[in-house]
Amino acid sequence: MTLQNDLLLRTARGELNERVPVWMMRQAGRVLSQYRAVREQAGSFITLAKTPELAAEVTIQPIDAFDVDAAIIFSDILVVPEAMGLPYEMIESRGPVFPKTVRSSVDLGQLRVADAETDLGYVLDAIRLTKKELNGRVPLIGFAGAPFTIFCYMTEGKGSKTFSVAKKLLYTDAAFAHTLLQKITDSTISYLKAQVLAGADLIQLFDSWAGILSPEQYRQFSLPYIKQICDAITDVPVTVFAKGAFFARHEIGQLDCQVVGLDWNMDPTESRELVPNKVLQGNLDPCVLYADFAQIKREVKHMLDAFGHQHYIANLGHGIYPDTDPDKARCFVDAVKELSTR
Ligand SMILES: Cc1c2[nH]c(c1CCC(=O)O)Cc1[nH]c(c(CCC(=O)O)c1C)Cc1[nH]c(c(CCC(=O)O)c1C)Cc1[nH]c(c(C)c1CCC(=O)O)C2
Repeated sequence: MTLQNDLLLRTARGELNERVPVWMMRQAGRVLSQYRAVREQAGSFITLAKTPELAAEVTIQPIDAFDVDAAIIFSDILVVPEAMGLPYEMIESRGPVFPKTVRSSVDLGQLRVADAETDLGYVLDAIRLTKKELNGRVPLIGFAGAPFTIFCYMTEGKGSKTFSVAKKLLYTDAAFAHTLLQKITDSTISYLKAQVLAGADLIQLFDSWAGILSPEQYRQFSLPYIKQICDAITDVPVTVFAKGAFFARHEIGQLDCQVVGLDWNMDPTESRELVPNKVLQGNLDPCVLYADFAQIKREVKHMLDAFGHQHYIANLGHGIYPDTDPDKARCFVDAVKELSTR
């Protein structure tokens, strides 16, 4: 199937383009009333994610609503721990919770390396169906959490401001941490390879909790595992988005990935210097979308001027916030297109 709009894919591969491609992290499932209607129909987030027809529907909603240049498959990073034998629950207005956690070698022994086809077939079915329904309109992004971020949730059991239980394990039992990180990595490689086979055109790794580590810990407990994944995914462009890891930009730029994602704390010019030979993605503060339309446009112009119009994918610096007005999201997308078209 040839893509009608392959702007994002060409840009991610390092080619020059006619305008800046744009999409938004967490564009599916956070701000659209159409999403909430389907979510209600499904009954729960997990049922929705496990029903390929519905997952495909909400994946495509933001393409219709915002006219973005890519779809991202509707799922969650926490499907990987579940596939390893650690089920999660999504608690309304609280977020994900793991009733059981992994904190000892006994817990570790009960986990398996996930086999994508048997344990995550529902995501692969959703990708296949979405590709069919997209009918080549835009590329489809597959994704996974980076191993350290998944480690945080598996050990802590829920979200946290500090993830101090997870970090404590790094200091008190590094061998345990590395064994668990390797198991997550092996599962993730199997999962992402299967996503590519199912039709994902690009892959993004979300290291959402990278910013809680020191540079030295990041080098020890996160980068080597991201490197294994980058080395294993060879057929499609890979984006590494490590939220808060401003200190690791140069090293991330040395990985065999094509795109480096930036959050809004990372200066565009400085990032270009630290990561000279990669495509950059980001990095508008999601809170800019609370401003009025004129100011959103000014901020987008400022961002485009700072990054330049080539080797660049416009995005927010993190996922769009749930209380964002969809018209403001649309304004962001339209501004990128209007201001970057040659
Ligand atoms: C850390 C993380 C998670 N999930 C994800 C990350 C990495 C990105 C980031 O840093 O934000 C990634 C994710 N989660 C979801 C997607 C789907 C595609 C998309 O919208 O881009 C993606 C790409 C759906 C979701 N994941 C979740 C929902 C809301 C569940 C619901 O509808 O009840 C959705 C649509 C739940 C979730 N899942 C997670 C949390 C902390 C929460 C609760 C907060 C929230 O609502 O976003 C874990």
